[in-house]
Amino acid sequence: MSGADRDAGGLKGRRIAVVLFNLGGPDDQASVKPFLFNLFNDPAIIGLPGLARTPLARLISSRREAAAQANYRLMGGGSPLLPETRRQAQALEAVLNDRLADDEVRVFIAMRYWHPLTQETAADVAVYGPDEVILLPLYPQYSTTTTQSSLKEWNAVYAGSGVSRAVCCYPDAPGWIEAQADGVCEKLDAPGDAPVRVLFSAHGIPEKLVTGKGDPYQEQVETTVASVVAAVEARRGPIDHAICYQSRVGPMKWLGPSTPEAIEAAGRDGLGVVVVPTAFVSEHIETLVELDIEYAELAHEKGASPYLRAPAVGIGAPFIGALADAALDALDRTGGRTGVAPFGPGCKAKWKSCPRGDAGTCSARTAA
Ligand SMILES: C=CC1=C(C)c2cc3[nH]c(cc4nc(cc5[nH]c(cc1n2)c(C)c5CCC(=O)O)C(CCC(=O)O)=C4C)c(C)c3C=C
Ligand SMILES: [Fe+2]
Ligand SMILES: [Fe+2]
Repeated sequence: MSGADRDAGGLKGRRIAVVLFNLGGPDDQASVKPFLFNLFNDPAIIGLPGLARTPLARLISSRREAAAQANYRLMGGGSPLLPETRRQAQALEAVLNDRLADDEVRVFIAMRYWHPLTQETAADVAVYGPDEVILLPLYPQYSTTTTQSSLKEWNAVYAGSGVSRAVCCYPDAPGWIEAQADGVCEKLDAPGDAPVRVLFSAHGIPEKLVTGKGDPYQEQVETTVASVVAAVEARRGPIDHAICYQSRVGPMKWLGPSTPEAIEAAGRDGLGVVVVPTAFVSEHIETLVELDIEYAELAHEKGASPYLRAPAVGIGAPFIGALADAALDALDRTGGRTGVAPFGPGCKAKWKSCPRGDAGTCSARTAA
């Protein structure tokens, strides 16, 4: 049934599907290895032809399995990413149905490497029969390894109805920045007067993706951090801060400095740290294990005390508001005021780095 048919029947106007994209995580111990295989078999992660990549992905997933399982056991056996994302989807659906009272909005979740996989969600969205589809990555900063990989996969598998529009990124969207600034200030206000450095810790990527392939991720991480620092400093004056990159995998050179290096430097400088997850929007293995356990131990060893960690933005109102603004922006309802970066033809006007070759996947309209 089209939007016009529904109007004639006195029902709500358009049917809008919003698809949230994230990486996915294993839900139990048995799914750790196939999840890792899917991740390392993605050409956006290992840029080799399939004949070389697939056996390598099998090898790496076998080798990493036991250590990764042990880390997931620290969180009860599997990843909390899907339940966290479901809470965000519910909160966003409520806000959007409120703000688009004449339309019907349903929010779906498409994960890249574990269930609900993009292909499964694409089939669900097709059954829903939307008039419009908003593709909304839960990655504030665009990277070829995350956003582009997810959007490419979606474009390859979605065969349903509706005009699709993709949000490329929202590195400095006001609600996203406010949510992080709130988290930083909450930790800076914690009792105690030991001097601290605020470490903005983003998931790393190989450096050559930025220098050789024009991946805009680093520039957008720097944009996020500059905006959060400005917001925090407006509230409480100058702060000592630095950007660093966590979760390095494999032998290649990744963006630096690494978060362990930055923690060690703070210890040497006689400072404690407030670590802020600046590219993750929910809690999962990289925050609950890597930041809260592994790096907390390192900070203790290196004398970076206190070690404080700002929460991920989760379902806080400012962040869910930022997602709603981004979706409305994609629907052309706000006149482009929300900080959604103009990829495609407008990209060069705002950003130094634009993804080369495949920028089309990130323009406002993808497919009819
Ligand atoms: C901004 C977000 C992310 C970027 C960029 C990213 C790049 C990237 N990741 C790997 C390898 C792994 N990532 C893993 C977990 C993981 N990664 C992200 C986000 C980004 N990854 C999230 C949200 C998660 C958590 C999933 C969960 O289960 O809770 C893992 C698995 C865990 C582990 O073994 O450490 C791997 C492996 C690469 C190689 C890469 C860029 C090239
Ligand atoms: Fe990752
Ligand atoms: Fe990790």
